[in-house]
Amino acid sequence: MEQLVLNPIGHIDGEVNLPGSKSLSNRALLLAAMAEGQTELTNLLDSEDIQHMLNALTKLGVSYQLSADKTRCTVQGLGHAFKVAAKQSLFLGNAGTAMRPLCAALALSDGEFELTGEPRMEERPIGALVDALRQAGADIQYLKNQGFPPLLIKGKALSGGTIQVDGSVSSQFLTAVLMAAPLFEGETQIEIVGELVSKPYIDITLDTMAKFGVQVENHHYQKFVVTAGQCYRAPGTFLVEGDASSASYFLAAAAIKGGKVKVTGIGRDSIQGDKDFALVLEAMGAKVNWGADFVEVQGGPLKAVDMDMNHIPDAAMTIATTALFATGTTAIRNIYNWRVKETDRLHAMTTELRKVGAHVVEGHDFIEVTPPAALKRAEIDTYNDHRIAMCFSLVALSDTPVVINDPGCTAKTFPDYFERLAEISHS
Ligand SMILES: O=C(O)C1=C[C@@H](OP(=O)(O)O)[C@@H](O)[C@H](O)C1
Ligand SMILES: C=C(OP(=O)(O)O)C(=O)O
Repeated sequence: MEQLVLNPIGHIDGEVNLPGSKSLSNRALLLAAMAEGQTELTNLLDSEDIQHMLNALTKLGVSYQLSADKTRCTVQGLGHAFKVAAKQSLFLGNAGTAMRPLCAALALSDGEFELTGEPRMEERPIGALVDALRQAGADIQYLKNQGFPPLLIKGKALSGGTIQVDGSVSSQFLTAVLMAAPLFEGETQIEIVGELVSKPYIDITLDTMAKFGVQVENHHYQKFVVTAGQCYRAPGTFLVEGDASSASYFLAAAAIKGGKVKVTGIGRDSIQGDKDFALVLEAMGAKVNWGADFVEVQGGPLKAVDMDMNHIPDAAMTIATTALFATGTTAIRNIYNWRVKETDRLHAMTTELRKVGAHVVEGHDFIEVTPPAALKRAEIDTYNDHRIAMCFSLVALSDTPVVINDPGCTAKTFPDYFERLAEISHS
């Protein structure tokens, strides 16, 4: 197994132009494929999760041209759902933003589709989405375990009507139904059952749909109405914002080390909820300066916070390692669904934080982190989870080195993360 030794970083300072947002890249690619007309996507993310979506679109008969650096993509929209003559098997890795939305879009397409993924994908729930689509008449079967991929989908025209979606485990189920809804035969009313988690991701979905010409009525995130007769139309160009979750590691580094870091590609008006990660750093004692297209953080001494972070589940992981540098006990609450992501993140973070000497309480849906007097040198296991690798790089901001096992797992969303971190790290 490959290992990366990160030696203590003296100080942090610099500017990072963020790679494109994973959430926006995969949403925009799917909608561009089904839209009428041609879309030119710019600042597309080049990472494994996006490659899975692109490979799937190729097999589904969508033509697109990708630039040499894979950050520009011109998509020739079909103007309707997908249509394939022979059964297609689509391997989607561990990309939730490909698996869930494609499941819904293919359920109303013409053809037979098998959706598969990495072993961990077979442990990530999809039952709530399948249940929702079945209410609209979808024919979806589980090929191994009930409620989990792989799936066999026999696509057919679906009626709209009233569909109940359980939103309590992942917002991606609702995102998937919303994005498919304009292609249903009639008006669709979506009712949310349970407490909707990760709400800001629904704003990303609605905003992307609006850019492709479809309006959705949002009744306080409890009910959504997609009126009949709307269709996706290519917006011409679509600029993918920088990835706000990826920004969190650089901003945290500045906050921890007392330096100044500016990230560009997201800002005050960004549609991504994870931009609010900067507000958590502010609450911990950092100074934050917002621009239309940048966020700048300057560190100060950090103190612990106790917060509900359900709205920023991905960036919240970065707070768990930032807590190693704050005085007091940091509590991150209402994050049960960390357990059903790339790994059981609540358990994995607890285990790895303890290795560096932190006192950690692992709750059913929360984590509490108290830093030790001095961090211990440790080999960090990353569980094939890009965010664990990136979060623990912050340990090198102490005067103790850290070893990251299997650093290549950042390829899911940020293949050159460690090189980009090195650019703002100074001895
Ligand atoms: O819709 C999206 O783009 C995402 C939604 C979130 O998942 P959940 O809704 O499952 O929390 C987030 O963790 C994931 O990385 C991306
Ligand atoms: C949860 C994540 O990914 P996915 O889109 O596969 O759900 C993530 O990127 O942290």
